[in-house]
Amino acid sequence: MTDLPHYDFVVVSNRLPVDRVIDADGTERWQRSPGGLVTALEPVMRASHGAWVGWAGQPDLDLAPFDSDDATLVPVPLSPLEIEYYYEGFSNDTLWPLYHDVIASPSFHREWWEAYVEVNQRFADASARVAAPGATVWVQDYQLQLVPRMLREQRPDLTIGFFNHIPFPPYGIYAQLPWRKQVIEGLLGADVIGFQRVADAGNFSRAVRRLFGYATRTPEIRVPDGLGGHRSVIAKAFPISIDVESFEQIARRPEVQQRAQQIRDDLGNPSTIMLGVDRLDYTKGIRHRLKAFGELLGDGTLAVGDAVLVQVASPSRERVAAYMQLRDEIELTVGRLNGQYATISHSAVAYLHHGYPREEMVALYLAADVMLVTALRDGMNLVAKEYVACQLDEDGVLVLSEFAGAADELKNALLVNPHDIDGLKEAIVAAVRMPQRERTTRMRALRRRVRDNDVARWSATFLDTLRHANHHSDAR
Ligand SMILES: O=P(O)(O)OC[C@H]1O[C@H](O[C@H]2O[C@H](CO)[C@@H](O)[C@H](O)[C@H]2O)[C@H](O)[C@@H](O)[C@@H]1O
Ligand SMILES: O=c1ccn([C@@H]2O[C@H](COP(=O)(O)OP(=O)(O)O)[C@@H](O)[C@H]2O)c(=O)[nH]1
Repeated sequence: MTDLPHYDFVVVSNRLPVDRVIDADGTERWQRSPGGLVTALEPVMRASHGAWVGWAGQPDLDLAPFDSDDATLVPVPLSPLEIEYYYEGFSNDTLWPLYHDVIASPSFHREWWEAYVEVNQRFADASARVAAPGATVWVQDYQLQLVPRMLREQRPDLTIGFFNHIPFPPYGIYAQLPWRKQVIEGLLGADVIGFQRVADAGNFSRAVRRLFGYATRTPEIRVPDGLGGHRSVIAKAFPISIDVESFEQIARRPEVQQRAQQIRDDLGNPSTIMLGVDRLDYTKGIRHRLKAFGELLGDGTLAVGDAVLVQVASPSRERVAAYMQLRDEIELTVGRLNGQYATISHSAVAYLHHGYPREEMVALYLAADVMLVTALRDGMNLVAKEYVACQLDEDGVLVLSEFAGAADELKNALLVNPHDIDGLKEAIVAAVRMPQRERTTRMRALRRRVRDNDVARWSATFLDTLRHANHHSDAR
C-alpha cells in the first residue's frame, strides 16, 4: 500500500460511484450506484481527476485501487457484519431516521456505534494513505461524520471539507443520540462543514453551542485547538445541484425524445401523465402521494385513461426492516388502486420497482406532464431539479414538498405540505388544470434558477470557501 500514488484532491464517501453486482447467473459487473450523492459528485470528479475513496457495495471486497473514467477509485472493504452494523444499522436505522425528523423510529445500539467508529477509522486511514502532502480531502455525508477529526489527527497538513447531504435535525431531536458529542467532535475536525439548507447549518451551530458552549458567529465556529488557541470552522449552506448541461444534452437527443413518445403511447396517450421517482424510502412521501391520487380517482376528479401515475420506486436498503415494511405497504396500496380503478387497457398506477439508467430517467421526465415530489423530509431531492432541467419546451408542472431542500430554491413550483392530503389533492388538480401560459411562466423561472445554480457552482463555491477558510485558521 505504501506504493500508492498520491492525489491533491480526494473525495471520500460511503459508496463509490459504481457498485460491484453479481447477476443471477453468477456474472460479476460494475453498475452505477444509487442516489443523488453520486449524481452530484460525478461531474466534480470528472473536472478534477482525483481519488475517490469508498465502498464497492459488496461484502469482503478487498480490491486494489483502479482507474475509472473520472477518477482513481480506492475501494474500502466492509465485512458482512460491518455492513449490518455500520451501514444498515447505525447509518440507516439510527442516523437516517433521526436526521429525517424521526419519521421512523431510530434504533440505538452500542455495537452499531462501535462498528461505526471502526469503519470511519478505516475510511480515514485509506484517505490518509492516498492524500498528497497538503491535499484537499472532501468527506461526504452522515455515514462518515467521524472521519474529519480522525483524518486531522493523523494528517494535520490536509485541508478537510465535509458535506452533509441529508438534513441536520433541530437540537431537540439531535439530543436523543447517545453519541451526540462524539459525532460533533468528529465533524469539527473539518475546516468547512457544508449543509443543504440554511436551517440545517443553524441547527448544527445551535447543537455545538448547547453541547460545547463554543462561540459561534455565523458562519464561523471557534473551536479550541488544545494549545490555548482556536481553529476556525465554517458551517454554512451550499445547496447541491445537478449537471444541467448534461441533462439538457440527453433531453435533446432524438432517440430519447422518441423513447418519451413511446412511453406516452404505451400508456395509451392519456391527457396527463404524473410521475414520481424515488428510492423506495419512507422519507419520500410515496404513501401520501398514492393516497391523494387514489382519493382523486375515487371522487371522480381524475379518471383512469385520462390520467395515470407512473411511480418509479428504486430498490433501496432492502435488508432494513422499515424499508421492507414500506415496500409491502406501497405494493399493497398500488395493488388496491389498480384493482379498484384500472381497466383492461389502462392502469391507474404504473409501478416500477427498478433502478433505471439516466437516459430512461430523462425520457420519463420528458413524457411527464406533472412531476410529484412529496418528500416528508429530504436533504435536497435532485429529481426535482432534473425534471426542471429536462423541460426544454418550458412546459410541465412541478409539485414540490416544502420539506425537500429543493423548495428553498424552486419557489415557482407548486409547493405543498404532503401531510395535508386535501392540500396535496388541490395542488395536483391545479397542476393538471394549469393554463399553458402559467405553466410556461413558472417553468421558465424554475429553469433559470436551476441553470444559475448547477453542480459546478456548488462545488466551486464549497471548495473556494474551503481554500479561504483554511488560510484563516490559526491552528497552524
Ligand atoms: O447509498 P444508499 O444507502 O443506497 O443511498 C443513496 C444515497 O441517498 C442519500 O442521498 C442524499 O443526497 C442527495 C444529493 O445531495 C440529496 O439530494 C438527497 O436529498 C439525499 O437524501 C444519501 O444521503 C447518500 O449518502 C446515499 O448515497
Ligand atoms: O431509477 C432511478 C431512480 C433514480 N435515479 C437517480 O437517483 C438520484 C436520486 O437523487 P435524489 O437527490 O432525488 O434522492 P436520493 O435517492 O439521493 O435520496 C437522481 O439523480 C435520479 O436521477 C436513477 O438514476 N435511476
